[in-house]
Amino acid sequence: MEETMKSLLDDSFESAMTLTNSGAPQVPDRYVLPPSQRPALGSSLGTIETTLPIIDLSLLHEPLLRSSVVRDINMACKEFGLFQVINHGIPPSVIEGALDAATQFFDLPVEEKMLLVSADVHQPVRYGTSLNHSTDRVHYWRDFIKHYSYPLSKWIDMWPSNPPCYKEKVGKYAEATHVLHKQLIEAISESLGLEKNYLQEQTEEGSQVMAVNCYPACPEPEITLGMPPHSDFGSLTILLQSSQGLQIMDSSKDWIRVPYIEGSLIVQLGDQVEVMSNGIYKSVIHRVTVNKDYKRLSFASLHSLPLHKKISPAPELVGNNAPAYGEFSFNDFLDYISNNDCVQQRFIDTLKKSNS
Ligand SMILES: O=C(O)CCC(=O)C(=O)O
Ligand SMILES: [Fe+2]
Repeated sequence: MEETMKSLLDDSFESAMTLTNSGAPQVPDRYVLPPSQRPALGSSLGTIETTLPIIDLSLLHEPLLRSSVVRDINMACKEFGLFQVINHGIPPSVIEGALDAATQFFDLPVEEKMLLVSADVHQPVRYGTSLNHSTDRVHYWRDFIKHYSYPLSKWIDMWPSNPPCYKEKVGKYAEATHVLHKQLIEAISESLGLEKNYLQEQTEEGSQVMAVNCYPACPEPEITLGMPPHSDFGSLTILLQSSQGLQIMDSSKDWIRVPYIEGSLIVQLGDQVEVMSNGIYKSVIHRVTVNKDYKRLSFASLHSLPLHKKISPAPELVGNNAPAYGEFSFNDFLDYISNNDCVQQRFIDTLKKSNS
C-alpha cells in the first residue's frame, strides 16, 4: 500500500499540468501510446466530421411539439448514443461560474491539490492525475477532481475550500444538472415507449458524481490522449466542455469529433441506459484528444441510480425473450474498477460475460 501511495504521489507531481507548467518539450514515455491507439490528429484518416443531433430542449415543454422532440431524441440515441442540447435552462452565468472555479482550482500550487489525492475510488472527493487505478499502464494527459454531488447538502462540505468560490459556483452547476437530468431521463424513457416516470423514483434518490477534468496544452498531442476510449457507467452523463476535444466512436468504429457549440451541453448515454433499454440504446464510447495551444476543461456530470440499486432491463422491452443483460449497480462498478488493474473500455461487456 505504501508503495502504491508513493508512486501515486510521485506521478502526481509530474501530472500533465505540472509538466505543461514546467515547459516540458516532450511528453514522457509513459504517456506515449502505441501507434494503433494514437488519435491521428490533423489527418482525415479515421476521424470524420458528421453533423451530430442538436435538440432544442425548450420545445419539450410545448405540448404540441413534445412528441416530435422525443422522436428526435430516439433517433439520436439509436444512431449515436449522444446528442447536444441547446435552450437547456442552465443560465450562462452558472456555466461560466463553474468553469471559472475549476480554472482557479487547477491553477493552485500542486502541493495544495495534493491534499485531496486519493487512489480509493470510494472516496467522496478525489484529486488525481491520469494515473488512478493502476501503477503501470499508459498515462493520459489529464488532471481531474471528482466529487459526489447528490444530495449536495451531504457532500458539499468535503469539496475543495480553495478557491473560496468553488463550493458555491460548482454547487450551483451541480444542482442545475440534477434538474436537467430529470427532464432528460423522462424524455428518454418516453422515447423507449416507457412511462415518463419509469426511472423517476430511482433517479430522484440517485447518485451524481461530478468529474471536473483539466487537459493542459500538450507538446505532442498526436502521440497521446487526454482520456482513453471508454463508456460511462451511469444512466446519462451531462457534459460541459470549454472547447473541442471530445470524440465518439460510431457504429463503423470511426471516430467523430464532437463540435464545440457555445452554450450547449452534451448528453451521453451510459451503461445503465443500455441495460434498462435491453440494448435498444447503446452507451457511447468516447475519448478525449488534447492540443498544443490551450488548456481544455470539462465537467462530466455522471448521473446514476443509488449506489446499491441494481439496474435491469425494463420488462416491457424484454418481451418473451431472455433479457440481454444482467443487472448491476454503481457499487458493482466501483468494486470492479478497484479490483482490476485497468479500466475496461466498456464495463458493461464484463457484465454480459459474467452473466452469460
Ligand atoms: O472531457 C471530456 O470531454 C470527457 C470526459 C469524460 O469522458 C469523463 O469524465 O468520463
Ligand atoms: Fe466519460
